[in-house]
Amino acid sequence: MAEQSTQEQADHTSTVAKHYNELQESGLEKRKESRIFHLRNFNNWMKSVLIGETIQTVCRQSQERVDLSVLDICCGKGGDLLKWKKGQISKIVCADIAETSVEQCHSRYQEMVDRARNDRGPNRIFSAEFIAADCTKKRLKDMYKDSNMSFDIASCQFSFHYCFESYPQAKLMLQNACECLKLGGYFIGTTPDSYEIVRRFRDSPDHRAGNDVYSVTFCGEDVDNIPLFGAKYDFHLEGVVDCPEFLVYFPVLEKMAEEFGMKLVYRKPFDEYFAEKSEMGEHRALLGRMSALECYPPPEGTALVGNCPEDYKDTEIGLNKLKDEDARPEDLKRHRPARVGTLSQAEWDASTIYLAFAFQKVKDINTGKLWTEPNSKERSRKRHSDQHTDTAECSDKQQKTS
Ligand SMILES: C[S@@+](CC[C@H](N)C(=O)[O-])C[C@H]1O[C@@H](n2cnc3c(N)ncnc32)[C@H](O)[C@@H]1O
Repeated sequence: MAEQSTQEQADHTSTVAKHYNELQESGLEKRKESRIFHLRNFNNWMKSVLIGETIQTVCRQSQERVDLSVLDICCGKGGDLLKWKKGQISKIVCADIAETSVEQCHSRYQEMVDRARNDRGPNRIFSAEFIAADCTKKRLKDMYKDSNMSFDIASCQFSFHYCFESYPQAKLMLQNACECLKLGGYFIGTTPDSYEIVRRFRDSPDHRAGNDVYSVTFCGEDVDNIPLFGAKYDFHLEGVVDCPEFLVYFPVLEKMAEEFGMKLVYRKPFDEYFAEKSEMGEHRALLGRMSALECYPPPEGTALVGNCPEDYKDTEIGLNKLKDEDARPEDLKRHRPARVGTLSQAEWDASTIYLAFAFQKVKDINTGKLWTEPNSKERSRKRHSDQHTDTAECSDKQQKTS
């Protein structure tokens, strides 16, 4: 692959920063009218589950009282702040290249602090710091207020792919995400699945895939000979994203992450992740609360967001299967439900180009120390003693969750 000039590279990062800086934040009413209202909620649900489960995992494996610290790399306008609040973290550092987004993230945080102050109940809010920087070109550790800062979780949502523009950028981004993680800590994220995107490119004569909500267009010349870095494609998502992005070849990411002491825990395409998590009661309930799925058939007086019957063909097939003669006996016990939650096919196709991943820090590369899972006996002893010391906090916690 031909080397990219520094000028060309600078142009890509500034194009991305400019795009996100200029992106207007629309109010809830406007968002409700959007063709991708449910898709955005669905993607948000994916993040909520990923973030919530990671927090639970860190709490479970911790032997100390947990004061969780988080790095939100490419935080955007702070769309995940509430998720972190729900997880009762203690500290967050938010970083993003787009200055305007960082300012909006800061204001959003300030509003949360003000609201918490006005709340009557004890409603602890985490402390926060904000950094406007290109996380692929600047070392974040040099910018933290406390240079010894360490994190339990680093999170990079819908953004990691920007760093695969070049090897040095990918390396620095990974260093930023991983070098200050505590041993046993996690680096989690959501990013486009290069296998899925390339499959879609190869299935199309003009190396372009998409529908009325999204499109991906390959910018290279040879779809059968894709470079490991700088494999650019243009991504468009209805009113939200219109930027150059880069394919992340996961085996390379895995190898590079090893150099920072990280081990892949899982890498799951969104369809697989959804199938697994939506079966779990608490996550299922959240799907409803977040309006992550559309009601099908639509309630009276409302219209479906999809533009054509094809958008709901699979939903119809699924519904009809339940009353089919060939249906399994256990399915026949149920009859065709009056209404189900679904996504239009176009939104589903847009969402399923993504995957969720989690890496764990299993080695401190400076000291060589390895992570060992605390054994269950130690954990239960710790939990037992916490139950005694936490009695005073119990009523406080119950208020927050009710
Ligand atoms: C799709 S948005 C996701 C924002 C947020 N993580 C979320 O899930 O809502 C992508 C974000 O990545 C940020 N970004 C892109 N390239 C970056 C870079 N090199 N350094 C830091 N942030 C970057 C953009 O400014 C934008 O806020």
